[in-house]
Amino acid sequence: MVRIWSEFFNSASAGQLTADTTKRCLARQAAGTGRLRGHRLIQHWCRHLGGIIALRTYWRSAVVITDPFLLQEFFAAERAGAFEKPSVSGGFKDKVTGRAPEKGLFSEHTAHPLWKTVRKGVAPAFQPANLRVFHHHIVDIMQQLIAAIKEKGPGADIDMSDVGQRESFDTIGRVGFDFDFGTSRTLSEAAAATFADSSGKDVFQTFGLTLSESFKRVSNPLRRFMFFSPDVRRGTEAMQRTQDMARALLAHVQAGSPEPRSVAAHLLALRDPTRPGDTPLADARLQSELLTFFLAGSETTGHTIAWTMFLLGKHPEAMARLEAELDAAGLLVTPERPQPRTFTYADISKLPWLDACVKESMRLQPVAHAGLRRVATRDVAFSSGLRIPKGTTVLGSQLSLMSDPAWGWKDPDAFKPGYSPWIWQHPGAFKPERFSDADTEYLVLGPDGVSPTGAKAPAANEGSAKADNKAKRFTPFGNGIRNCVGQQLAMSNVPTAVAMLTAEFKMTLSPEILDKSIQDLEITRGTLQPKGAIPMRCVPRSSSLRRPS
Ligand code: HEM
Repeated sequence: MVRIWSEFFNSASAGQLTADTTKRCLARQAAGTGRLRGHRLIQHWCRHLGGIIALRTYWRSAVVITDPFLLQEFFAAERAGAFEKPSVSGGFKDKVTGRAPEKGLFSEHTAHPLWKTVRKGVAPAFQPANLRVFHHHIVDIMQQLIAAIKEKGPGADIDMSDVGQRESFDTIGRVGFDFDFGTSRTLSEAAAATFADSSGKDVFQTFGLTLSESFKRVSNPLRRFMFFSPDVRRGTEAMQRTQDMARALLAHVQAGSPEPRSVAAHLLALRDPTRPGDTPLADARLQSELLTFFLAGSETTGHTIAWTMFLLGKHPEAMARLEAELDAAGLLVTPERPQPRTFTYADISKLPWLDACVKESMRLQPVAHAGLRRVATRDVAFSSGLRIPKGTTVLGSQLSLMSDPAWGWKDPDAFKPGYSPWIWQHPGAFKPERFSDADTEYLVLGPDGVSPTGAKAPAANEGSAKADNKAKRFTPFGNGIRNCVGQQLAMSNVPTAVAMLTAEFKMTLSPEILDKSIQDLEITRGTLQPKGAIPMRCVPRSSSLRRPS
């Protein structure tokens, strides 16, 4: 988010500014929030000003909605076509070569026939029946990483951010495209020879550079014209190499016969409704879709693994309880059991503390921290009286939705926005136990059926057939028709990685980051991610190496 300098207001009707609230906000900002970066500032503002705020960045106005009931109405309106993804270009894909932008599943308009075709077409690839079959890939990748960590020597400091990125990149490669990039076989050095080019950079490094360059371009659109800067030239080259990689991978899957349940096979089987006859998707579109899955699927999952390991390291009592759960399930390496049984897909649903730790990490550090950005395609009226005029940008704030006490979260913070970063370490900060109650994921309204912003539960809405006084307040994967298509893969990947690392190593935060707050370690570059390394000391519970299959 660009730096917010301006006025905003707390009103049920978007489109007005009041001098009074402007003053209040500026006063609050002066009182201690000045050091907060955009995403935390918005979290702070939402908490102090309520479930609907309007804000203006340098030249744009937007409404941020965090009331779960209002969001429920918002997602229903989106389903009815009242909100669309903004008309951005095809992202980093088109910025590379200047060709006509080719959108992908993430950026395509909901109203466009190709969005529905691709969404419906690839969804089966992410169903549990498929993920069960593919789970051995994730275990195999984790065993490679574990072997690589052990090779660093006993008690080495390992960057969990790097581990997460390698794991998730290889997982998309193998589960999605039936291709082994092999980035997990080594750590902190060039790994995958496949598709590597004369630059000496492997695909994984190139992809990282591409992501970084594309986000720099989002915040500075003029950057693409700065040919004279060596940094920009490096970024542009990386983007070109990423396109080459996507082309090569596409040619590889087209030439072979990818595993029929993979994303690749589903994409190749699709027919393009915008072209005459029984025509498959054009290569440019397939290439764009392929990159979308690497972009949307690898980074997000990798950072979630890193944040979960960091939060467990910060909360040894939660880590100890996880170790005990893995031990009871026969999965923890112990002196008596140096070769425990292999983690399976079925284990994921049988380890409630593991599940709770992952969810609590996603609540506190949602990598998709904003979660949504939409534009109203027409004037929209909400049950609270809120009117959103056509053309208004609507933003979400997952950080607020998943931590604001106004939505019923108790003891919700990893740190208190606006105050000393040290306060985040107070004992209640990381509370996986809240997820032992399935209703934790919902805000339940009182008997009047009216939310704090005046939104009415469906039961109280005139003409509503569905009587329901609860709305989702835990939505790390978004909500509505544009929610995350790959969430089941992520929820199979992250717990497997966290469990296998914990089973194999006694893990503690490296002294380097022991006293750091999450605020010190985080940055937003599209996603909420570690600013640098998350080093953790990994002491093997056994010296024996379990070689990957
Ligand atoms: C922890 C990991 C992940 C998180 C937190 C996450 C989060 C999200 C969120 C919040 C959205 C909705 C954005 C919006 O409303 O505009 C989304 C969409 C999407 N995600 Fe994920 N995601 C994760 C993993 C994955 C994986 C593993 C894949 C696929 C391999 C994936 C592919 C996608 C795609 C293609 C979309 C766009 C769907 C559409 O617009 O129809 N994501 N994700």
